[in-house]
Amino acid sequence: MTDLPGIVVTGASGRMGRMLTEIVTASERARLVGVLERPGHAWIGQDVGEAMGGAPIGVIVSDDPLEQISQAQAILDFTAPAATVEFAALAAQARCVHVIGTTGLSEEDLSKINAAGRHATIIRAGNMSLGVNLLVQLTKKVAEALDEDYDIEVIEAHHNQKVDAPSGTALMLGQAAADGRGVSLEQNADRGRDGITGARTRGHIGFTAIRGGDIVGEHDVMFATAGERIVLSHIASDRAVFARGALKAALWGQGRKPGEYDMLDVLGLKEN
Ligand SMILES: NC(=O)c1ccc[n+]([C@@H]2O[C@H](COP(=O)([O-])OP(=O)(O)OC[C@H]3O[C@@H](n4cnc5c(N)ncnc54)[C@H](O)[C@@H]3O)[C@@H](O)[C@H]2O)c1
Ligand SMILES: O=C(O)C1=N[C@H](C(=O)O)CCC1
Repeated sequence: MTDLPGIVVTGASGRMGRMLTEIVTASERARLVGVLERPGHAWIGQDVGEAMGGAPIGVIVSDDPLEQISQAQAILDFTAPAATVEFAALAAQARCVHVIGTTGLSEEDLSKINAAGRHATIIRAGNMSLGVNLLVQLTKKVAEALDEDYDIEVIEAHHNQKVDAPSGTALMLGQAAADGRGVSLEQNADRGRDGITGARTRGHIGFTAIRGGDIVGEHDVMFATAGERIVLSHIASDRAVFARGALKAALWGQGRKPGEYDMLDVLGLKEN
């Protein structure tokens, strides 16, 4: 029992934090050794099982990341960019695996995370589900096969509390389309149409974000040309798919050398 990797879940009261806490608690391959919330949060000091409305499980919600991460083999982090950058530095100090699901990271955040990857094993993906990571590879292949006569549009839909757009998944899919086409996403992304935009620019990769209700996460990649459309689609209806992917990543990362990895590495889907 004590040989199982010890996992800390951050952002425990969040939509993903609750799901991660449940999945790790139920796992026979890992043990939950800590849960974190931001300072001042009402859950601090409570047993996390009770805070979630169930029976106590003997793990108290803490606001001390240094103390929690130093006793863990992995941290599962679906929080917010500033918190994730802080946790990456602590994971580097503790030489532990940092699984990052947080999206909306800036270039500056990413360069700090990259620096932490000199000492921590970092696994980061805008979407940890098997289905979306397969969709990424399919998108790349279809984009490779088609020329710019096919307009590429990425359409995503999420719940009304999501704070970043386009979603991390949409950006992964856009990047895969750009890679398949052999172009730079930065130079070809069309991220917001409003007003008299003029006709669509040939070769651009467009993004549309829908926000409403309790949508867990839906993504389409459309390849549209005169006379036909191909639409690759993924629908997540349960956040457990992300949490299971995150736990898989934490276990895969054990004993792995420090550096930055993604879910394609974890799932063995990376092409050489
Ligand atoms: N990669 C994926 O597969 C995937 C899947 C779902 C969500 N996400 C991303 O995960 C993030 C969280 O999503 P959510 O829907 O759970 O959000 P949420 O707002 O429900 O939860 C975030 C939690 O993080 C906590 N938090 C913020 N700062 C903290 C700190 N310094 N220390 C500890 N806790 C802190 C908040 O209090 C909150 O409870 C978002 O960026 C989202 O896009 C990624
Ligand atoms: O609920 C969210 O927020 C999600 N975020 C990820 C993204 O930005 O793509 C994954 C899907 C759910």
